[in-house]
Formats: sequence, C-alpha cells, structure tokens
Amino acid sequence: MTANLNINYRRPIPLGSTVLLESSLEKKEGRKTFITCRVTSTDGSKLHTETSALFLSITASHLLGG
Ligand SMILES: CCCCCCCC/C=C\CCCCCCCC(=O)SCCNC(=O)CCNC(=O)[C@H](O)C(C)(C)COP(=O)(O)OP(=O)(O)OC[C@H]1O[C@@H](n2cnc3c(N)ncnc32)[C@H](O)[C@@H]1OP(=O)(O)O
Repeated sequence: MTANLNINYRRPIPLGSTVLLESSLEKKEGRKTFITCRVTSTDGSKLHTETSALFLSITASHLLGG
C-alpha cells in the first residue's frame, strides 16, 4: 500500500516520445519498502521526473477497513 509518494517534475515529456523508466529498491525495513524511480530520455541525457515512494505491507483485512 502506498504510504508516501513524492514526484518532482523536472522537464515536460514531449507528446508521443519514448522514455526510459528506471526503478530501484532502495531498502526494506520490516513492512516498509522504499522505492525510487527516474524517468529520462532514452539516451539518459534529459531527466524528466524523479520519484521516491514508501510502500507498506498490509493485510487483506486492512483493505476491508479492519
Ligand atoms: C508521471 C510520472 C510518474 C513516474 C513515476 C512512476 C513510478 C513511481 C513509483 C511508484 C508509484 C506507484 C503507484 C502509485 C499509485 C498511487 C495511488 C495509490 O497508491 S492509492 C493508495 C493510496 N494509499 C492509501 O490510501 C493508504 C492510506 N493509508 C493507510 O492505509 C495507512 O496509513 C498505511 C497502511 C499506509 C500505514 O498504516 P499502518 O497502521 O499499517 O502502519 P503505521 O503504524 O501507521 O506505520 C508503520 C510504519 O510506517 C511509517 N509510516 C507510515 N506512513 C508513513 C508516511 N506517510 N511517511 C513516512 N513513514 C510512514 C510509520 O512511521 C511506521 O514506521 P515505524 O515502524 O515506526 O518505523
């Protein structure tokens, strides 16, 4: 479950362009998983977006409000 999501939009992505998406698992601490992601041009020269997120493991009952 997404607990936190930060997105920095550095440069607009031209309509119809192809981009490269790179995600990394930064660390895992118990139920917490920290992920980062970068969106760049395919040659890597232009940074479009950089993201960090925290996901928490949950039980099915959490989704049902338990
Ligand atoms: C345009 C370009 C983009 C490009 C990039 C794309 C890739 C980007 C990468 C990835 C994107 C993935 C896609 C995103 C999709 C978004 C849409 C959704 O996900 S919709 C769901 C929204 N989420 C909810 O509705 C959760 C609502 N919240 C909850 O249900 C609870 O608060 C929950 C489950 C998150 C935590 O509740 P508890 O009761 O299970 O756990 P507690 O005890 O509060 O926390 C456990 C530990 O986590 C820390 N923690 C909890 N929330 C935190 C937070 N917001 N920030 C920091 N730490 C937090 C706490 O401090 C604690 O840490 P200690 O164990 O003490 O070390």
